[in-house]
Amino acid sequence: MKTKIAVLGAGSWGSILASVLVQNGHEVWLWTRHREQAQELNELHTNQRYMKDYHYPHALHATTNLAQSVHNAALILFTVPTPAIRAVAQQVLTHLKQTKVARPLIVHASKGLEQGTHLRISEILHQTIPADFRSGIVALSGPSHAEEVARQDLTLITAASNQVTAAQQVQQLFMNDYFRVYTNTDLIGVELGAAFKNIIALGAGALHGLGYGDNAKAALMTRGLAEITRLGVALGAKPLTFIGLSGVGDLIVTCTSIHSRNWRAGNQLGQGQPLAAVVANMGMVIEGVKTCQAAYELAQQQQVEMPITEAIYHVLYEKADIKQEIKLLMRREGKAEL
Ligand SMILES: NC(=O)C1=CN([C@@H]2O[C@H](COP(=O)(O)OP(=O)(O)OC[C@H]3O[C@@H](n4cnc5c(N)ncnc54)[C@H](O)[C@@H]3O)[C@@H](O)[C@H]2O)C=CC1
Ligand SMILES: O=C(CO)COP(=O)(O)O
Repeated sequence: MKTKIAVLGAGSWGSILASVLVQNGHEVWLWTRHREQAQELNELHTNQRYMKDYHYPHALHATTNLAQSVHNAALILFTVPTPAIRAVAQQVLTHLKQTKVARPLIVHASKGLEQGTHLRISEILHQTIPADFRSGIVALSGPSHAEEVARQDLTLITAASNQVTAAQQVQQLFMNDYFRVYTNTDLIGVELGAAFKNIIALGAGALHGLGYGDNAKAALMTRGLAEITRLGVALGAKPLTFIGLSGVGDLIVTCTSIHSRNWRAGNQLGQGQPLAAVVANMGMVIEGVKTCQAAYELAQQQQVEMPITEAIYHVLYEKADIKQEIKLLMRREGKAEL
């Protein structure tokens, strides 16, 4: 059945998910703040800044009018970076209050934690859009670089919600021959795995930039997974979720792919570039930088040991020398692995 869907945020991920949904036969309205970008998408069917040389389906509607995109939408998909989620959700609520139609499903595909509050994205959406104006809240997450979904490479991800029926609805709307969706009811674990893997990807990139080899990268991923699982479980996640698509799956892809902005940022830091220049030159969101601060603070609150996250925090926020931090990590007292 053709469903009206609003996709909010026309960066690499939002625009490609919008494209998948159009290919699945849905009526998709992609919202962007930028008039020239909407015009480029509607007239040339391209989005050169975010997805070079990709051609979007002609049936995709781009708009700068948020009311037009969410009006009568059965599903509203948030794909703006984490720091923008709350403000965009507040604007969405204003429009939902005006229309009073069937309550839409709220879905997000972003990966981070809110600075200061440390809230997961579903918690921000839950707080901002009261239940009277929406149905379920779902997080869509897993190993999925937009560049590969764009060329219809095989991609498997997770739709997570406290309400299994909401996750199943999302599964039905997104699934096709190259895009396979599993459901999961551990919303906490799925969102935390998605957010925390970006921190470890910064570290993996830094190791590469410094010239370390595969042993070091495998070790970082393994011990990184151990510590993000520890913090996740302390925050209410199920441990098994971290060996699923949104945990180790996304950790692997983000720590090994040149498509990853977090990996590329880490690589540049490892090569000696200052953080401010790396962020300024990326031109796209590097979620792991802010998430690292949130995870560092949460680890302290929860008294969870996270030596890799702490080392990355020292490099990002206290200008610590990366090689010195690696030396300190290596010279920690001997431990049992499990
Ligand atoms: N790019 C990818 O392959 C994937 C990205 N993600 C996640 O999706 C989220 C978005 O990532 P990308 O699309 O890659 O980012 P991006 O940097 O390519 O695009 C972000 C978009 O959001 C817009 N935006 C930024 N602040 C805004 C605000 N205050 N109000 C309205 N719009 C705003 C920007 O103009 C831009 O169009 C991130 O949380 C990322 O971790 C998840 C899976 C894959
Ligand atoms: O989450 C992603 C792939 O699953 C995208 O990672 P980056 O934000 O590092 O590009």
